[in-house]
Amino acid sequence: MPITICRQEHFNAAHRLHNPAWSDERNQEVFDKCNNANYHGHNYQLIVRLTGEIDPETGYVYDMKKLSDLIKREILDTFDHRNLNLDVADFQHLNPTAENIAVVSWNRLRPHLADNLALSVTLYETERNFVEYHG
Ligand SMILES: Nc1nc2c(c(=O)[nH]1)N=C([C@H](O)[C@H](O)COP(=O)(O)OP(=O)(O)OP(=O)(O)O)CN2
Ligand SMILES: [Zn+2]
Repeated sequence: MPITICRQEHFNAAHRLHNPAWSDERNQEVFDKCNNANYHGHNYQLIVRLTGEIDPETGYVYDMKKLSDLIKREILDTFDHRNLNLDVADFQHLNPTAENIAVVSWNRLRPHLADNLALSVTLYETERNFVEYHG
């Protein structure tokens, strides 16, 4: 019987939503205040969910301490207190929207988890704006 374990983390980061292929006017029209040339910041909440079977010997689906360490190593150490556009290679050619941050986070975690664990990522950009990605 599958069950889901969840780990919530957070990071603070700056970003700017911008499409370099568009004019300044078009960027302003579409992204509005999120296109501010001097960037703006969010307190992101990241929830990682792993779904799988309980190991009868440990009682775990996956050790949450190991999950915390994995999220720290693969995501927080790269994203926290950074400018996503300028500092993080994943977003050099990718707009750092909540959608894209969630997909990048999922892609960073997936190779480190066994195939029999289903992975999903929920990313809150603000208290009211959040996205979910299941791969
Ligand atoms: N589909 C998306 N839409 C928007 C994204 C996004 O990543 N994906 N991002 C933004 C802005 O970066 C930011 O999230 C918007 O902030 P804001 O409008 O201030 O959101 P709040 O929830 O804090 O504000 P309200 O007062 O509730 O409007 C925009 N769109
Ligand atoms: Zn923003």
